[in-house]
Amino acid sequence: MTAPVRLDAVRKTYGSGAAAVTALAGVSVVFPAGRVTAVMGPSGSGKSTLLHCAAGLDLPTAGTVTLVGREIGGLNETQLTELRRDHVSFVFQSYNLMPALTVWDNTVLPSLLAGREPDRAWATEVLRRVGLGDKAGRRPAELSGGQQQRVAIARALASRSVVTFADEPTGALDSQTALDVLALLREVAAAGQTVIMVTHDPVAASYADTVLFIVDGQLAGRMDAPDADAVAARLAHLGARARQAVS
Ligand SMILES: Nc1ncnc2c1ncn2[C@@H]1O[C@H](COP(=O)(O)OP(=O)(O)OP(=O)(O)O)[C@@H](O)[C@H]1O
Repeated sequence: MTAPVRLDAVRKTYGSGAAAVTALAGVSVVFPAGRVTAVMGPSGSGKSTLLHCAAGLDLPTAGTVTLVGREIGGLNETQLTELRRDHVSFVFQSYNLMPALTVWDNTVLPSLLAGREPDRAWATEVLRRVGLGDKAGRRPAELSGGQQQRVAIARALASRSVVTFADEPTGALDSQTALDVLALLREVAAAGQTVIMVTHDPVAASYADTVLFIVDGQLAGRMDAPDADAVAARLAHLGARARQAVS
């Protein structure tokens, strides 16, 4: 089976001339179906850029991204929008909830936009699992930051998209809620979805099947079946290496 997300020699440069910043310096990686992959690395190492390029939200300067079997460089804007709408979900750092809609309507919106009948039983279950079972009628402004983050997670998972991209999905959550969310991410992956998340938290990363480490826009290693202590140790080592390189 082809992997739902694949990057080949992806480079991303912002700006040009003397001001150019190389955020990704030739990344090749395959994200297999049914797995949670965590992307970790020092601040500014290119994690969010990797996520945005892999998700087709940003186009690479060079190299190719294949998303759900389509090479995105060959798609026009409408095709790319449809590909994302039908197969991809996102949890961003800014939660991008629709302020006028209730928690429930936000949660089922991606399915409606994709022209699918929402799976109401699953949406109800997801909201319950993220601890918002009693908040379905609220609007985002009536929720705390962590609750809004959980709506964004419920919205991403309710549509059972092929791939879910998440940027710090547990950043605003208390540790118990974070663990509940991570367990849910594992569960949807076990059911066949692909989850790719950026995190700074070794405990969150330990819930992934694989951790990819990125330094200076390049892959700097991977760890399968990670445990939190080993991830923290590897990160400390990579951070020290990155600091040495700039001093
Ligand atoms: N739109 C942009 N214009 C110019 N430079 C950018 C832009 N976005 C990112 N960069 C630069 O690209 C590099 C990688 O940024 P990116 O946000 O991908 O890193 P990150 O690993 O996600 O960082 P953090 O952990 O701090 O969120 C950084 O040097 C950043 O300053």
